[in-house]
Amino acid sequence: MRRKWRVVVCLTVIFILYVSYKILEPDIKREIIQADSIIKEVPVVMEDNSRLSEEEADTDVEKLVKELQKKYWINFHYPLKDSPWRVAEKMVTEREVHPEYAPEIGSILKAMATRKILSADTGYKGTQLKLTLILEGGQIVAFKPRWYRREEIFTETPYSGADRHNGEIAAFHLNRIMEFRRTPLAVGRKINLNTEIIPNGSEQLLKTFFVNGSNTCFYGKCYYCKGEETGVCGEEDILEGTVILWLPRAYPLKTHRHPWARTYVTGKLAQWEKDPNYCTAVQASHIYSQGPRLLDLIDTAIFDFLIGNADRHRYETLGNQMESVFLMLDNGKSFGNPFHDEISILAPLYQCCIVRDETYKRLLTLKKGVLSKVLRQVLKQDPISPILAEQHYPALDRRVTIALEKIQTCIDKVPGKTVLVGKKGS
Ligand SMILES: Nc1ncnc2c1ncn2[C@@H]1O[C@H](COP(=O)(O)OP(=O)(O)OP(=O)(O)O)[C@@H](O)[C@H]1O
Ligand SMILES: [Mn+2]
Repeated sequence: MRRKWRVVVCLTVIFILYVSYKILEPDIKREIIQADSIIKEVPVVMEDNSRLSEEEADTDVEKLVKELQKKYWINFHYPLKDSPWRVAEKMVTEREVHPEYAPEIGSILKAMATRKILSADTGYKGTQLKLTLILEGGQIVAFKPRWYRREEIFTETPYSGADRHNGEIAAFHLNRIMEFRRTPLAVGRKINLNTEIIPNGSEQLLKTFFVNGSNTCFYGKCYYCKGEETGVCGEEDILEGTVILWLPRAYPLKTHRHPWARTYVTGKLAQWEKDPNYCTAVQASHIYSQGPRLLDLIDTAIFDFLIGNADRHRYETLGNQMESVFLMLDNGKSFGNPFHDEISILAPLYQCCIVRDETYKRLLTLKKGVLSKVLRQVLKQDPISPILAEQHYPALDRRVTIALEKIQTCIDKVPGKTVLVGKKGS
């Protein structure tokens, strides 16, 4: 009997244990599954997702860079049906110096860099030393000489130093990449002063030639051309510089005072530097309240901010109509300090808080390092490359981000205000 009871108790305990195991089993399993899914799924899924999207983003950027590099690639051998000078002349319209798709540019740049120099004279416009050349076929070009090494940095004021000839070349290509197309064609060239200039130079220019050691030099005729101490020298006979294509006579340039000009006097502020509502005063003038001028000016401010040009005290339009385009000429005071972003150049943008939608979109396209990658590749092709010291490339990318942030601040600042202006409004 006692044995029988023992068996019953044992069986009951086993039964209870079995039942409670069965009741609890799914929970335990679920818990194990859940723990498993937390350990395995979550991190794996997260890792995969982020990796995937980063990879995707990287390939997107790479694809975009490749596309843009292809678009702005210079074909120096593109066949022309007419003289390069006539082709260049025909490209110019009221609103742009060349069209969006103009593979002919390559052959024009080549002609500028290689055609025989027929005559050379002092530059007759502007304050800085330059030459006016006539190239074979009768084309007028300006030649801005090299003053500095590419690595030179200017820290004194945002407009200090003489012209940077290489800056003119980088500015021309950046202008294309920004889709402004408002800068005359520019290309590097090394000229032999002895064989290419002296035999073809005007008397006025030749009077200013001198020798410094084994180098041939000249000081030309201009506001800052004061004598030998202000002269420029070649390395022996060879002087590097930038050739800039002269715009056709059909579009006489009109000069205007830039409303956001600096005073160039230390300690003396211009009105725009004191008055945050300065734009309203500018817009009181009909040239800036109607038509494309103010938006052109703001495009130029963004462009100048990217290249670090704080010297646009006056500007020229291509013709004298309300709609005549604001040219982005004279970009020599650029790429002076890659470690400084001169925010005040953007004053027209952040004081007026309007910008072309197209320009904003362009900046978005060129962010994340796209600009530097595309520009670097294009500049490699120039005959006097490298055009920019390496530090200028991250500076350009940084400035794209800053310009975008300034636009975003405008958008956030006044809800309902139209910051981005479409084609109809321009
Ligand atoms: N490519 C061009 N085609 C036609 N005219 C031009 C061209 N480049 C310059 N000019 C004219 O020559 C003027 C002087 O040129 P630029 O501004 O490059 O010289 P600069 O000596 O740097 O002048 P500044 O010292 O006043 O800044 C311009 O204001 C413009 O009127
Ligand atoms: Mn200048």
